[in-house]
Amino acid sequence: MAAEEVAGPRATDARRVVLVTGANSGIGLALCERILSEDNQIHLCMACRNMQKAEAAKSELQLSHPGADISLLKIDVGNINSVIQAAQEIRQRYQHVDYLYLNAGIMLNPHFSLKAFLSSLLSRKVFTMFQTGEGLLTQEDWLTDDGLQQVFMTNVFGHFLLIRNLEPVLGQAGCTSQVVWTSSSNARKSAFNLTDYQHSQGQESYSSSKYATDLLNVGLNKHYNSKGLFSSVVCPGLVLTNLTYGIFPPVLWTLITPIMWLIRVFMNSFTLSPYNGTEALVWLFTQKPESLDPMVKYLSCTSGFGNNYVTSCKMDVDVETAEIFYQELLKLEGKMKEKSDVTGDHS
Ligand SMILES: NC(=O)C1=CN([C@@H]2O[C@H](COP(=O)(O)OP(=O)(O)OC[C@H]3O[C@@H](n4cnc5c(N)ncnc54)[C@H](OP(=O)(O)O)[C@@H]3O)[C@@H](O)[C@H]2O)C=CC1
Ligand SMILES: CC(C)=CCC[C@@H](C)[C@H]1CC[C@H]2C3=C(CC[C@]12C)[C@@]1(C)CCC(=O)C[C@@H]1CC3
Repeated sequence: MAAEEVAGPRATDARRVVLVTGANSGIGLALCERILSEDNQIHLCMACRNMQKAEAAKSELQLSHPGADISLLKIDVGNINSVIQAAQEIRQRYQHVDYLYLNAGIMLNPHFSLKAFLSSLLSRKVFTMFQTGEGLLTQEDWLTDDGLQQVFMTNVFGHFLLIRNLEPVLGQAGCTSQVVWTSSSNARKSAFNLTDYQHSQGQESYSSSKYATDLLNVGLNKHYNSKGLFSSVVCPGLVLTNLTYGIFPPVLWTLITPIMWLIRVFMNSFTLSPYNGTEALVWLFTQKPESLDPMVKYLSCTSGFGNNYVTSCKMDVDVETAEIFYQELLKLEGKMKEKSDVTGDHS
């Protein structure tokens, strides 16, 4: 589909531009809905890989928010050329991007370990298990056409390249930009290895990729705050979406919903609905980015009575590792660029 067919009207300078990746379903779509309710004067750009799904999501939003200024953008964050082309299109459309929600994400073919679940249930690890899913899931992963690990490319590197290619429209003098990563409570230091940061060797690519976003957040703040670009990380809690429907089918989630409501009395991380899960993402939309702590994660929480609120917790990240990882990503960016120069693959 040609870019003109899906692009909305050019956003005027007065309107704040909010761009959301993975905006056609789950947390991304709920975020778009809530941000439009918060401020109907924004220009919303829904960045999606499937334009049919994106059109359907846009129509849904326009029903609930008639007159909202929404455009679509095609991007596959799992493909380098697609990211570069999308960034070029964004630079042409907008003079400034105010909010960049890096939300698109995948967990490939998750396997649930019933044995680990039952043994954690009877141990002191039970709260950590329900909060983070630690030890319960393993996943598959494969290579992209660019020769990178799919989960790393989609959840981390595609978004990193997007930021790098959007530099001219992010954070100008007197006009900050805020980047918000949808990370996860499943992010775990022990699943991440600097010498195998794409996680080609292990079976916890999701956990590794989410820890990588936490590290990258620290690196981005170090290198970009002086240029007016600020980065934050959010954990939406456990939310029932297409991603979790890859773990259990929807019918099974429906059957255990009463148990999950019960667990929510003791654990605020069972946000469950996409609306609840976006609480911290929406809260960040209302904050001054300069006032945020780059070393903390913002958590969406839901109480046993169903009330939403935001808490924060310190990230398990050290500044040196974050810097080494940041430099590794720059090297990888250079390597991929060199490869495309040699092969002439600029499609
Ligand atoms: N659900 C949960 O419990 C939690 C989710 N998260 C994170 O929240 C984010 C949103 O996930 P969620 O809403 O749960 O799941 P969904 O599967 O509903 O949403 C994921 C979105 O990302 C898009 N996406 C996936 N791959 C690509 C790609 N290569 N290029 C562009 N878009 C892509 C999907 O598009 P398409 O429809 O075309 O597949 C979809 O719009 C993810 O980053 C996830 O890791 C974090 C913590 C908990
Ligand atoms: C009785 C009951 C509620 C069983 C569900 C057990 C598990 C399937 C879940 C317990 C904690 C969940 C969890 C996630 C997936 C499902 C669980 C492992 C995530 C890993 C989903 C994606 C994330 O980003 C974080 C979630 C943390 C908690």
